[in-house]
Amino acid sequence: MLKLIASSRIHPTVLRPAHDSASPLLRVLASLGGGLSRRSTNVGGRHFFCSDSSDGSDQVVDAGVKAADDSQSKASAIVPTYPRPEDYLTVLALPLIHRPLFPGFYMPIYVKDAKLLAALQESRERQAPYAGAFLLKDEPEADPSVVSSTDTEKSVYDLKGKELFNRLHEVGTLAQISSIHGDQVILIGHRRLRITEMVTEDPLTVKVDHLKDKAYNKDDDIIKATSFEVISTLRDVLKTSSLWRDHVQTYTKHIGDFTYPRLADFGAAISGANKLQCQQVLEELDVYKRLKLTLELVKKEMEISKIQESIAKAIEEKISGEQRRYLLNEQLKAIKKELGLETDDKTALTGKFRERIEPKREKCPPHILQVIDEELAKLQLLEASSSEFSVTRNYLDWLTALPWGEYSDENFDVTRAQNILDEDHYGLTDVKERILEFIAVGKLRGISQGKIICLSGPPGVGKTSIGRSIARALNRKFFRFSVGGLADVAEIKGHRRTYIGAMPGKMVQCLKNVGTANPLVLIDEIDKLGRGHAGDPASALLELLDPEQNANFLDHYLDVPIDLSKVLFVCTANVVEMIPNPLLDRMEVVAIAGYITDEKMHIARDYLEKTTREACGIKPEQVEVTDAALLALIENYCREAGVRNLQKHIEKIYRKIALQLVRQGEMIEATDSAQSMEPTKDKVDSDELGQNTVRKENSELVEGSNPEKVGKTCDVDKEQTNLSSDQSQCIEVVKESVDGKEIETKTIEKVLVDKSNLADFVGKPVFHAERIYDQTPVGVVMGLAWTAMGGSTLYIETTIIEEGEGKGALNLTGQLGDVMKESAQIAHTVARAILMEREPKNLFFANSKLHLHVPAGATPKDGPSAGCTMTTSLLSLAMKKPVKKDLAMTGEVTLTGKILPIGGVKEKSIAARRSEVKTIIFPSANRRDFDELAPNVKEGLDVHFVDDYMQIFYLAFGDEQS
Ligand SMILES: Nc1ncnc2c1ncn2[C@@H]1O[C@H](COP(=O)(O)OP(=O)(O)OP(=O)(O)O)[C@@H](O)[C@H]1O
Repeated sequence: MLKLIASSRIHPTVLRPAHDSASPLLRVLASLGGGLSRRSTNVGGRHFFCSDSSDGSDQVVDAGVKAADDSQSKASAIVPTYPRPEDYLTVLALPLIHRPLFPGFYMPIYVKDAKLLAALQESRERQAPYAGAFLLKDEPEADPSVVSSTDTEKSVYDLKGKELFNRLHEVGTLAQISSIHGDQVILIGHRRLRITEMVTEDPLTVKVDHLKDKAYNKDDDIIKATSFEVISTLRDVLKTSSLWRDHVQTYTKHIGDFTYPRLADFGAAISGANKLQCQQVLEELDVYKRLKLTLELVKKEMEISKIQESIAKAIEEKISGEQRRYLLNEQLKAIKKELGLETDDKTALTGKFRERIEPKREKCPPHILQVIDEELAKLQLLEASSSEFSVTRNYLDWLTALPWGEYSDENFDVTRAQNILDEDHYGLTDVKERILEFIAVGKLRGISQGKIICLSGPPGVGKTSIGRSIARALNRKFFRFSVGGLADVAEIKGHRRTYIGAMPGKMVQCLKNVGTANPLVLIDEIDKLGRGHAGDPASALLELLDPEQNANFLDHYLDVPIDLSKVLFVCTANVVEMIPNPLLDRMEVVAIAGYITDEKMHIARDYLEKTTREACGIKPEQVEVTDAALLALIENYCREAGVRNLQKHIEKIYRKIALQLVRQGEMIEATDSAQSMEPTKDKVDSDELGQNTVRKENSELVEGSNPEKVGKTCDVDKEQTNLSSDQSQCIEVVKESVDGKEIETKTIEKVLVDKSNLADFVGKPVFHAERIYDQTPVGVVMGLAWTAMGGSTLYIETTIIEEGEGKGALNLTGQLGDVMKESAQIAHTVARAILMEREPKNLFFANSKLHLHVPAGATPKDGPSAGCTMTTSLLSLAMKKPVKKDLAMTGEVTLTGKILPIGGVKEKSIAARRSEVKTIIFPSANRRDFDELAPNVKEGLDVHFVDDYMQIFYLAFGDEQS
């Protein structure tokens, strides 16, 4: 059985040709090599080198073997001879797996077949050390570019006899057996052979023809040019590839004759071409064609070497950059450590936490200190990369960052506090009074205890903003969080530490944020608290707000009790009824009802206008909004209880004014520069408040330096400013002399906003009057209602659908709630009873099908307070008598006609005044509420307090008996 293992690559050998004549080709290549007498090559991981021998022939020695077995290698090396063809017509066939053997090159192979090895030994001993080396064909359908695995290689060694014969390429090389070390045989290629027939099967011997290159003309230009191109390409490759340089230097050092066919073989042999391409070169006997084939291969090699170079460069750059950074980092660390600037991560972290807690140690409760110390000790024991480490680190971070025992110095100066509160808000006397009481108590006790104040009222009445002012007045830090829609208890009480991404609750975040343990916390929209999908947020708030419990508030994340008793909680709500009862029970509700026109005028003038003007960068003297304009704005555009909408409108006006001022400035600048293209220089100054001044500097000298007012021009460009012509803006022209130069200054003096041009700034009034009847007709009565947006007037309308005996019924529409529907039924009964009593013959209610409607139909309404209004409306229809003009009423009516108290007296009074109602009827029980109202709210109202419906009857229908 034939067993061969071939080495991976062919190596240039050092055969000295018989006819030695230095060719020009060789000189070119030799110029590239160094003056090395002994060079090593490193191909396929093994070193081979060549050395001159004294007798003019060369020896090829495997360096690896040489080191181990020098004496043996010398003994077995033989002097190459130049075999005559007739002596080798039959040769042993050696299959080559990876590449063919080129003449002039050597190749080590491994022979695993003992029989073949013996035959080779024997032929060496016979002084006929030659065999035929033939490349093995691939399996049919195998891809030559795919490297075969070891398994398939093994199956190749099993080939023998005919099978092996059929797999050999026909053309091969006569190979001299240079040396045999164990199973390693070194072959040196000589001339080309072609197999003609098989002689013996084991070991395989074949008959061969010795091939000669076709004759060629040495001076043929094309051959010359091709070979020069091969050489030039080789030179280029050599410049970039040190591997190739070694090949060439070795080769050129030892080979004198560098003929064209030898050049072609050389190029192909050292290229990285695959075995079939090399075999093609080997089989080609036409020298020109062989050169062309080689040229293709070396050109390709050139491209590969370019790519190799760029890859090597990129990788080298990357590696060197990374290494540099790594080295620098390591050096930095070492330096820092040496200087004591940085210890390892854990120690640094522990140090940081200790440093943080140290100043607080005195004031910090002992149980907290104990937890911190335990956690710090634990941190030291944990592996820095473990998840528990990061949990502990985050925990310590929170624990040490909280303001344990840190309080801001409270202000107990009542006058100062009052000034601050008045500075920020107009009115709101109840709230301000409550805060001043709180301060007074704090002053007398020496400490202030946290309390819960709930500010309730319609949107935009200043609940949130007064919260901020209170904090300022008390000299406490302010923190606001909204609980509107909050459904997760963890938001308040935090997550348990063990969860990934666990966070403490809002209160702990607040303390960390403000850095003091006695801030003012504003809990906004408490009436809109969510239902809760994980626990009940209302109960969690209870623990937070209850003065009994919050001294030991337990956050799930921190897991240590925190004292929140010094925190002042202020809650805001639109509808107090929506606040869960247990929560409401712990609060002190201060209602803010909304503002009447007077109050709004003050707020607009003294607060909103001022802040908006500053925010828009406009100077006070640049604008004037008249009282009439402001009044029109409030009455026609912003009639709701709060002032947020009013604020928006004022902002709108000031934004428009700002635009107008800027445009005017640009316009003046453009006109002036057009007027004076001559030696004058215009300059537009725009100061930080947006006043535009255009200066014109004349080169003429004018005596005196007093500013001289030249004149005022009223100048409005409708298109430029986008405003109507009745807007008045004055442009003032002032001339003054500075440094002998006359400077002309034009200033836009003032933008005037009056009732007449208000629509230019804020558009047409969007508010439709609540009052839809000037004089209410029969069956229609005005009632008063309370909504979350403040008070409002509403009408109760009744009409008759059909009449007929026993047809008495009542239809209700207007999105009425259950209570209101019941209230309507009661009103129907009461009205019927009253009519029956007053006009026993009148069977109106018994025989009429009635329809009661409460506009507007799209607004849901509920509550019992319209009871008396409904009764009056039904009676008006029954008696065909309209009620008195400008009358409004509110009050719950019982079946016996008693009038029960209602809520929202202030809102309802304000709404009545807004609708220009003159007479109001309130339940007697609400007299106290009304009396407490500010005089400006009560002003101009004729109020009647009643406790029985009949009193209303007489007031409404003006019966003499009243
Ligand atoms: N009495 C007042 N004096 C001066 N400014 C006021 C007054 N009342 C309200 N404002 C201003 O009105 C604006 C709206 O107030 P804020 O946001 O506090 O209303 P709110 O009652 O909290 O409304 P919501 O219920 O919608 O939260 C603020 O800019 C505030 O300064």
